[in-house]
Parts: sequence; C-alpha cells; structure tokens
Amino acid sequence: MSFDTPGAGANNDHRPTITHRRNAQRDFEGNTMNEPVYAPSLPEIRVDAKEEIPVLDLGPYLAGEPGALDRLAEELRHALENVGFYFVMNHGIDQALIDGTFAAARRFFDELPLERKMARRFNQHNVGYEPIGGSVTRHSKINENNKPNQVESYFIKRDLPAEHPDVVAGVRFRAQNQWPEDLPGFREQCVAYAAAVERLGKSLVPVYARSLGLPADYFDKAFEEPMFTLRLSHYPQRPPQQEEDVFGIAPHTDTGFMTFLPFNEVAGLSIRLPTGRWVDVPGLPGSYLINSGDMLRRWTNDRFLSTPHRVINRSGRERYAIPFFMDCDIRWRMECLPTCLEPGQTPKYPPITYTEYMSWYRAQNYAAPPTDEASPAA
Ligand SMILES: O=C(O)CCC(=O)C(=O)O
Ligand SMILES: [Fe+2]
Repeated sequence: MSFDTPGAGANNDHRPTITHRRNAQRDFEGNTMNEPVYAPSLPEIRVDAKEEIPVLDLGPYLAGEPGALDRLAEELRHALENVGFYFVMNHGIDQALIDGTFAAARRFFDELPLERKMARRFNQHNVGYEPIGGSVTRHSKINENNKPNQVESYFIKRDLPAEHPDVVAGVRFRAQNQWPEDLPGFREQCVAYAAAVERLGKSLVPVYARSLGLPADYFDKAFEEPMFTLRLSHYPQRPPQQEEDVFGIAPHTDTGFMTFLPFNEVAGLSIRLPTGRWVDVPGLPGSYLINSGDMLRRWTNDRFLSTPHRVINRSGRERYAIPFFMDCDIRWRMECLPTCLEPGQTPKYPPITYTEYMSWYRAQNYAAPPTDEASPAA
C-alpha cells in the first residue's frame, strides 16, 4: 500500500500516484492484476465536481414529450462514455419516501443492539446485516486497500414470498429477506422505496438502449424482473487520528447495471474521474446521482465506464446512505451488445449472468464468507 504524503513530488499537481501491485493475481476477467493501479493522494482534493458530473432533466422524458427520449439518450451516452456518473432531476420519486427510508436506516442501525443485527447476518444470498469491518475491498484494481471498510450495512433484495419457486428451490441470490423483528413499519418502508426506485430504473432502461444505438425496447426482456439490492449503510464518524488508508468504503467500482444514490445531506462520497483526479461529489438537493457498474461495462465491451468511487466520513456527523443497485434478470446472459463491437472485432469478455458475476465478486470481498453454504453465515 502506498499513499503519498501531501505535497510529495509529482503529486503536487493532484495527479494520482501510480503504484504496482506486489502479487500478480488473475481477476475474473482473466486480466492479471499487477498492472499499474492508481492510488489516491490524500488528504482530500476539494473540487466542486458539478462542472464535471452532468445533470440530466428527466421531466420531459417522463412526461412523454416527443423527441425527449432520444435527446436524453444522447446526454446519457455522453455521461456514461465520459464520466460514469450523472445526476437526474425531476425523477418523480416522492421526497417523503426518500426521507422515510433514510429514517428507517437510522432506526435500524441506532435502535437495534448489535446482537439483534447480528442475528440477521449477511448470508450467501447477499441479504442481511454486515457489521463494521465485515467487508474488505479485495477485488479492486484501483487501490491495494485491504483494511476492513468502516461501514455497517443492511442488504435487502426483492421481497420474495416463501412459496416463490426460486426460494423453494434455494436459488442463490433469490432467498427471502432477513427482516428484523420489532421494528414496526421498517419492512413496508423499505419495500415501498425499492418499488419506487425499481420503477424509475425500469423507465430508464429504454434510454440506455437508445444511448447505445439500439431499439428502445432492446432491454425490455432482460429487465422483466430486474435483480435489485437496497443497501442501508451507516458510516460512523472518522476518528481524527485514523490512518489515511482506512475508508468508509475503499475505492471500488460497483458491480451492476445502475446504482441510484439520492441526495445525501452528509458529504463523504468522492469519485475518480477518468483523468485520474479524485473529486468530492457535490450535494444537489432533490437529485439522484446514478452511476454505471462493472456488468454494464462488460456488456458494452468497455464502451460505458464503471467509475471508481469511495466514501470517507470526515463530516463530524454520523452518515447514512441508501444506495439502490439494479441489474437485469438473474438468468439473463449478458452478451456483448451488437453496437459495441467494431466490424471484425471480437468481444473482450465472455457472456455472463448475474449469478456468475456476483458469485465471483462475493468470494473476493467479504471478510468472513459463510462456512455453511446451505444456511446463513454465523
Ligand atoms: O455511501 C455512498 O454515498 C456510496 C456508497 C457506495 O459506493 C456503495 O455502497 O457501493
Ligand atoms: Fe459504490
């Protein structure tokens, strides 16, 4: 691990330091991971990223205005080819639903004693509670960080009934949620919020198709019943003497197709722009910040970015977040899109399903994998 000290040599211009991994490893895509990787220089570079993160107005498109779909698709293409993150305004999600979900996160983390949270421990289906230090960003090509992330999280997926065929068959990532007892209204709040963001996500799928030069309905079948994860997170305040390579969440890319982050009144998220510069994400009240992840990057043959980001809670307050991750149907094979291949070119990646990708990812990133694959982790 090497972080430059402030003002050290070539880092004065805020360019990231290039470091080399010591041990060659192969990642899931068959690349060796001892290529140059970027480590962020600390302390924070304070830059207002509003200039660099595009702001898209969904109003005209959601109102069905003629021509709005293709105009929005062009803005989306620009955002995902060049930045990997964009804000949306006029997204149609009720602010009270967002506020209620932040409040539910606060209740879960603050009202429940650790034993009760641990009784719902994160399992092999990626649902449940992960305590502070429970995850390590091991798969990252961006940073050699292997210190546990200073965040506690509670993960929820689609609320499947016990009699759902996938639940009955024990299909991985299609299990029932692990709801806490005695937290009235918590489940209803999370389910209502997830449904609203899923609706928004599905309404954006045709825009993604058009942004890639595909017919608007190209992804419709792939997103009939999208996979999603609502993550409630709590980042404790960073102690003043904390070592610089300990993060709330270490530099990483997201796994999925799209991630939705509603405006957070407590700052802490930074992204690494393609120039290599880390910038703090500005707060844009009323917005969602949306980013693309690794599965979309693969599906587009690297045409769309999966931009690294990290969280450090230097706010002096407790920080809560409610990211929502959306993906295609669990059984859909994501195969290089026809508009992402030049004539004569072969795809960079083999086709892959959600299950294949997430199984690999899970094996990389959690400190204490379940010992018994048939039952929740202890
Ligand atoms: O807390 C945030 O603002 C972002 C969280 C994040 O990057 C993640 O959960 O993957
Ligand atoms: Fe993330």
